[in-house]
Order: sequence, then structure tokens, then C-alpha cells
Amino acid sequence: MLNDDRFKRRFDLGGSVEVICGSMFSGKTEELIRRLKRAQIAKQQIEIFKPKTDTRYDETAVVSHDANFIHSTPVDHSSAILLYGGNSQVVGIDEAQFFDLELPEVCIKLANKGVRVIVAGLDMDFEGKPFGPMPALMAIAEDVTKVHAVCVKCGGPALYSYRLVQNNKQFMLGEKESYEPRCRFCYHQQ
Ligand SMILES: Nc1ncnc2c1ncn2[C@@H]1O[C@H](COP(=O)(O)OP(=O)(O)O)[C@@H](O)[C@H]1O
Ligand SMILES: Cc1cn([C@H]2C[C@H](O)[C@@H](COP(=O)(O)O)O2)c(=O)[nH]c1=O
Ligand SMILES: [Zn+2]
Repeated sequence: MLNDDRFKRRFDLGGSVEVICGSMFSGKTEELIRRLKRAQIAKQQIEIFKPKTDTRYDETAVVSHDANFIHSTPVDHSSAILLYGGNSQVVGIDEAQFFDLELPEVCIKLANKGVRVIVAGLDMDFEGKPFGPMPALMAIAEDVTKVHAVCVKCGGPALYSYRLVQNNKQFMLGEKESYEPRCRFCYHQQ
């Protein structure tokens, strides 16, 4: 395979997929913004996407819990990322857990065209179950970074997002009033 000229040319273009995952408040969005701002400093053409459903802080910005932000385009399907992101050198995607299951294929297509794709999202939902396209994205990525919040109960490294309100639906937007980051021990203590 590596001797095949078509693939050699694609590798030379430098496309790749990076995933930033973890619980809520773990710094996923901050890390995404940090990488994208460095790309901007390097004068690279960047484009950021988020799901239209995530309306928490701003309609057209990716905003961290610390109020750090960067302009973004809200889209309702991953295919739109392929349409609008194909001419960029770097594509950022936030809240990837809310996207459809075609997102990994979209990221592969962009990376094969030479685009550096950086995806951030929750790896687990409030029940500790893998969230949406995140497991598949982690499987196809060159690089996966798992970040941790501080457990609100004990100060340890938090990997779970504990839901404080009664609601069994997987999709429920919210902040500190509805979720808190917890470590393995404190999450299972309930
Ligand atoms: N329990 C916590 N652990 C770590 N950071 C927290 C916590 N509560 C609030 N924060 C704030 O959240 C910021 C991270 O926000 P953000 O990047 O939006 O996280 P994520 O995208 O993973 O939800 C931290 O820099 C910190 O200011
Ligand atoms: C655990 C969990 C979270 N959500 C929602 C809550 C927030 O609106 C986002 C996560 O945002 P963050 O940038 O990672 O803080 O997801 C949900 O819908 N379902 C869940 O199980
Ligand atoms: Zn804890």
C-alpha cells in the first residue's frame, strides 16, 4: 500500500485527524481554540464548525466555559462540513458527539485531501456510555488527546459528566446547573 503512488501523494499533503475528548469542563474547547489560534498565527486558512443544535452560548461562536471564543459556522449535518471545509488547511469541529454517524467518513475525506482536522467532543454521555460518532472518530484518528476536569467532589481527575437533574434523554444541553465533572470513584458513589 505505501508503495502506491496515489497514497504517497496524499501523505505528502499532510492531512490528518486529531481528536480531543473528555468530560464536560475538561478543557476540550479551550484546547481546540488553542490549536486553531496557533494555526491562524501560522497564517493557515481555518474553518470551524459546530452542530446547529448547540445554542448554549452563541449562535455562531465556539465558546469555552472560560469565555474564550472563536468564530464558527453552525451546520445541521456533517456533509455540510465537506462542502464548506474542503478549501481550508485546518478544519475544527466542536461538540462532535452531537453530529450524525457520517462525521468520521467526512473527516477521513478531508484528511485524505490534505486537511488537518481537529475534532473535540464528549467521549461519554451522562450514563458513561460512548457518545455518538466519538468512538469511531477516535479509532480513525492519528492522534487522540484525553483531557480531564477536576472532580467537584474530591479534586481528582474527572472523566465522567454526572447529570444532576432527572432526565433520561441522551441529548440535554446544560451547564453547571445540570452537570458536574466527577472522577471514577465519586461518579459511582452517586
Ligand atoms: N471542575 C472543573 N474542572 C476543570 N475546569 C473547570 C471546572 N469547572 C469550571 N472549569 C472551567 O472550565 C474551563 C474549561 O472549559 P471548556 O474548554 O469549555 O471545557 P469543555 O469544552 O471540556 O467542556 C476551565 O479552564 C475552567 O476555567
Ligand atoms: C454528558 C452529557 C452532556 N450533554 C450536553 C451538555 C452540554 O450542553 C454539552 C457538552 O458541552 P461541553 O462543551 O463538553 O461542556 O453536551 C448531553 O446532551 N448529554 C450528556 O449525556
Ligand atoms: Zn472524585
